[in-house]
Amino acid sequence: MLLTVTDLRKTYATADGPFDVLRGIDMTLDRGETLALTGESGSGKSTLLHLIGGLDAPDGGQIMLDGEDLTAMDDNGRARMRRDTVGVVFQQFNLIPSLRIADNIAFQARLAGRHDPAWCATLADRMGLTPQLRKYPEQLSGGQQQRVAIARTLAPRPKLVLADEPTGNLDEATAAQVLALMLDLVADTGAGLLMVTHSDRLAGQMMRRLHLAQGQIA
Ligand SMILES: Nc1ncnc2c1ncn2[C@@H]1O[C@H](COP(=O)(O)OP(=O)(O)OP(=O)(O)O)[C@@H](O)[C@H]1O
Repeated sequence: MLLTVTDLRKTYATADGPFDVLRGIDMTLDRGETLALTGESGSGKSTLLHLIGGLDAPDGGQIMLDGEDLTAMDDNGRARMRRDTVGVVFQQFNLIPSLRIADNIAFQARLAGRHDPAWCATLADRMGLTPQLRKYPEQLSGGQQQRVAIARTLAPRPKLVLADEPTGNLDEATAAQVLALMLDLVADTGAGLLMVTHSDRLAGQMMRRLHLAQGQIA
């Protein structure tokens, strides 16, 4: 199993006292599997994604990722997992404005020491970005920018791809197109994909679906 989450708990301190946002989450994700995570606004979807991505630490429970216990790691260990195992796509494209598209796509793979020019060229081609490679992010449309962000995430070949409303800033037709491209490429790499979405239609394109409510998987 690529990912096994067991009895995961997270509590935030708020002005009104402690708030238990995740109250014992159990879930699994296999290699090559795609999973949609749905739930009302504020149900904890982003929190769960951040914990699995090693961006934050839980207050209880365990996350086993690619055979390693993420929850037993310190900040350095989690940073290593973010670099070597996980790729994240956010709703905001977060491209680097001063870098050309080709260098944005290669950025994380270079940081991870896994830059593969042929794979980057394939990603650009499959994402329809080859004519844009010498341009800068501001010269691209929103849909094109998100395709760059997805290519950048896939360039180091992460085993687990986490996506937080990756098409939330795009119109419906563009969102469907971008998601289809992402699903195709993820399938090719054999990675597991966990995607947060508000859209029942987009969730329907994934192999499985989990719904988060009251801090638990419903
Ligand atoms: N750092 C924090 N400190 C305190 N409360 C927080 C913090 N981060 C999130 N929360 C609260 O935890 C709850 C879950 O937030 P989270 O962003 O995980 O929800 P979500 O399901 O992703 O929501 P959305 O669909 O609106 O993005 C919300 O009530 C939010 O206000």
